Amino acid sequence: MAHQSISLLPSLVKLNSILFRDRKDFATACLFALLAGLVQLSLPLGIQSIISFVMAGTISTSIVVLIGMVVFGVFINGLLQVRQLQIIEKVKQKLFVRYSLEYADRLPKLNIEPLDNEYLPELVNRYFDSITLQKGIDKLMLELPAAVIQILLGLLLLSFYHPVFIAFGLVLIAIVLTIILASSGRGLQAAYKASTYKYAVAAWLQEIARSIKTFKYSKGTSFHLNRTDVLVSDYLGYRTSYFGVLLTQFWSLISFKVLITTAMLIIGAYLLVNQQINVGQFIAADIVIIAIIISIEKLITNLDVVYDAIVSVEKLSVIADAETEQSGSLQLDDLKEGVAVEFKNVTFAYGNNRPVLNDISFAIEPGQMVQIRGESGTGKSTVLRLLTGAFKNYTGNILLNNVPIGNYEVASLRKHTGILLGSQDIFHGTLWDNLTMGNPAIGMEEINQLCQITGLTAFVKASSKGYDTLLQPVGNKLPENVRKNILLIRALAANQRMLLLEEPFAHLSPDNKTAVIRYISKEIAATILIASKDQELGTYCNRVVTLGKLS
Ligand SMILES: Nc1ncnc2c1ncn2[C@@H]1O[C@H](COP(=O)(O)OP(=O)(O)OP(=O)(O)O)[C@@H](O)[C@H]1O
Repeated sequence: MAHQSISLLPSLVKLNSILFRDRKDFATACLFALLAGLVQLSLPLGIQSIISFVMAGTISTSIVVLIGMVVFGVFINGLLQVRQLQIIEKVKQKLFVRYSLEYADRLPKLNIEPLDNEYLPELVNRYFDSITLQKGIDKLMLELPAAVIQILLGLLLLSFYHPVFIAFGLVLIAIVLTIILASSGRGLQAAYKASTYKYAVAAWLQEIARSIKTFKYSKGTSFHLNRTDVLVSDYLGYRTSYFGVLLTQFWSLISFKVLITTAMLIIGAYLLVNQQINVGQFIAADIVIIAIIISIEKLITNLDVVYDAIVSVEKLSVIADAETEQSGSLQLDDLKEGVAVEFKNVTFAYGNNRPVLNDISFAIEPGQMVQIRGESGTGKSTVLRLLTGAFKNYTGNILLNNVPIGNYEVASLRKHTGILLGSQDIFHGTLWDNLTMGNPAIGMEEINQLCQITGLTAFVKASSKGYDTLLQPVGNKLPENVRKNILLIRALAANQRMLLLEEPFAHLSPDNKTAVIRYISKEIAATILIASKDQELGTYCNRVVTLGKLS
């Protein structure tokens, strides 16, 4: 990750497409910026007229009207700015909502195969870049377009004073574009690297927090500090080079200002002396040029916001643009009994590792209970994982009711499959939420019965809030058997047509184990696959599929 790079044009296109979603708001904000820019121009024009009046010695009511109009222009300008602020606030809120929902919607749908080597909670940190983007929106949608509009309008106005100002304007635009283009590639790259290391530092701090007991009892070593030190040094290196680019831009700006101020005064004075413009025009032209310089300064000093916004969009896209699971279109609906499961010469490897399953074949009839048995590492859980539909890179065929599993719509497959895998967890929520996952079809009677047979009832009764007890993330502080029972009930609740259970009974007492086995074989009309080393389990099952170690 740390060595990835970013290229200007595609990233800029990506940022544009994000901003383009709010194009109507953007257009309205630009319109207001344009109007505000026009109104702003009334200031130098008004001043020019006032000076002309004063020079001509005609103090009359028209001068009062003129002053009134200039003041009114300032007020209207303020009003237009308020409207712009309101629009931008709306865009900011939309941005936050959009990324929040997009992340929540996408995460469970992600294709976990390419993300197998990533730690998702760390990747999700990129979500905070929506805040960076939100903060940059002011500048991106308001200040920068306003600055560009001000510059263009100012140059247009100047060209009316004297044609020489047209050449002046062209030179000015050329210089500004050169400054921006010359440094933006490096600036963006450095901003990207700095951001990458920022996330590396955050990830490491989270890792310390996650395994806090490990670091607390670390026999007094400073490992955590040393590693932080290395990551922070890397960050500082890139941050400094980023700042170097910004500093170069700032120096270019200073030279530019010196140059333009000199040119402005010399050209203005020359035209004035040669009576090609009058004093009023000279002053007004200078006010316009100063306004242009201020706008250009705004443009260049805010380039870092543009870089940060581009980098943010790029970082956010780690999840927002990540590949989602491929889904078929067939529904696994309207089933009254379990599904027929068949593995035909299935070979599977995680990533580029050597195969875990090699040419495995077996068939299970609807409603059968089957144990997948084998030593540790023989691929028992992998068989179950393949049946979740989350892994697709296998050869051979996996059939459900004689149809390749990939043909089914993933959502309908999951709806009818009860899954208990070791990688599942308790989340921060009530016990009820953890048991039912918010499924309204699951009732109290069913949950009570499942609690009874698994032995979770004792915990529910002992908790003062019962099913409303708030559970900590990962089930922290819960006894191990309670944690495992919650996960088991979650898999068993609701009507299932296929149950995939990884070592589901090891934590149960003999009585609870018998009760659960009786329940799943009698009460649930599902095909049941149990990955387990339990030698005794085979006596309850219709058959045992034994996996051997691959040499
Ligand atoms: N996501 C993964 N990426 C890479 N290798 C994996 C992954 N998951 C499992 N493996 C490897 O695949 C092999 C089979 O794992 P699997 O969990 O299916 O075995 P198992 O028979 O269920 O083992 P156990 O009884 O210990 O749970 C193991 O060597 C394991 O290290």
